[in-house]
Amino acid sequence: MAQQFENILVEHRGRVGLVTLNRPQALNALNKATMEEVVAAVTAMDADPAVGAVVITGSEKAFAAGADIKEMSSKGYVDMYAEDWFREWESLTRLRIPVVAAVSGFALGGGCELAMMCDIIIAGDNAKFGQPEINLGVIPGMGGSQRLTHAVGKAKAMDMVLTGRMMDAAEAERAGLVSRVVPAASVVEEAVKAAEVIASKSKPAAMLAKEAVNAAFELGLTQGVLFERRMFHSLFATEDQKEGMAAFSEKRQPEFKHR
Ligand SMILES: CC(C)=CC(=O)SCCNC(=O)CCNC(=O)[C@H](O)C(C)(C)COP(=O)(O)OP(=O)(O)OC[C@H]1O[C@@H](n2cnc3c(N)ncnc32)[C@H](O)[C@@H]1OP(=O)(O)O
Repeated sequence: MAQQFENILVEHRGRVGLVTLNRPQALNALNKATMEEVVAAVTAMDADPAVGAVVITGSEKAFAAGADIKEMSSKGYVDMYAEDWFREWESLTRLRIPVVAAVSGFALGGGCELAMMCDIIIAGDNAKFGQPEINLGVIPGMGGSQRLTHAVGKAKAMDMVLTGRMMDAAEAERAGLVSRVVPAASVVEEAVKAAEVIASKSKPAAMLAKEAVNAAFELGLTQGVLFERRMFHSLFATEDQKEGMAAFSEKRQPEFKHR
C-alpha cells in the first residue's frame, strides 16, 4: 500500500523500499519540499532493519527534470550561499543501504545528479540524461561536474556540461553511466527485482560492499585495497558469514539473518 505525501509516494515491497517522485505537473522538478520528503523517506528506510535496499523512481516521462528553476530563479547569491542550497542532498550520499535509481524519461540537471547519487542506475530505453544548467547561465550544483566525470570520464563529461546536450540510454550505457537498459515500461519492475536480489543478501555484507566500492573514489589503490581487506576480515564476526559458508558446504540456499 503506497503512502502518499505532497510530492512523493512511499511503499514497501518486502525488504525493498520504493520512493516515487510525484510532481507530474512540473516533470518532477526537485523543489525544496520534494527534497525534504525524499530525504526523510530514504533516511527512515536506511534506519529500518526490515529494509535491505531502496529504489528511487519518477514517472515514465521524467525521472526528474532538474532542480526547480522557478523556485530558485529570483534568488541572489547571498540567499543561495546563506541557505546553502542543495546541501541537504548530500545526506543521500551517506545512506548505508544500497539505492537503485529507476530512470525513465528525462533525468536532467539535479535529476541526473540525484540518479548519480544512487548506487546503481537502471534506465528505461527512453531515458535521457543531461546537465543542461549551462543553458540557464549556471553550472551543476549537486555534484554533476564531479560524479558525471567519475562515471563517464572527462571527454564526455566536458561535452555534456559545456554544451548541455542530452545523452540517450544507449549512449549512457556505453559510457558507463547506467548499469542496465530495459524497456521503459518495465524499468520500475526491473529495478525492484534488482533491489530484491540485493536485499536477499546479508545486509552487513551488502552495506560493506557498497562502502568498499565507494572508497575507490576517495582512496588511493593501496589504501583502498587495505580498507577492503579490513572490511572483509570484519565480516567474519557476523552470523551471516557462518551461515553463507555453511550453506555452500551443505549445498543449500543460505538463510541470512542480517546479523
Ligand atoms: C541542480 C542544479 C544546480 C540545477 C538544475 O537542476 S537547473 C534545471 C536543469 N534542468 C533543465 O534545465 C530542464 C528544464 N526543463 C526542460 O527543458 C523541459 O521541461 C523538458 C525538455 C525536460 C521537457 O519539455 P516539454 O516540452 O516536454 O515539457 P515542458 O512544457 O517544458 O514542461 C512541463 C512543465 O514542467 C515544468 N518544468 C520542467 N522542468 C522544470 C524545472 N527544472 N523546474 C521547474 N519547472 C519545470 C515546465 O515549466 C512546465 O510547467 P508549466 O507548463 O507550468 O510552465
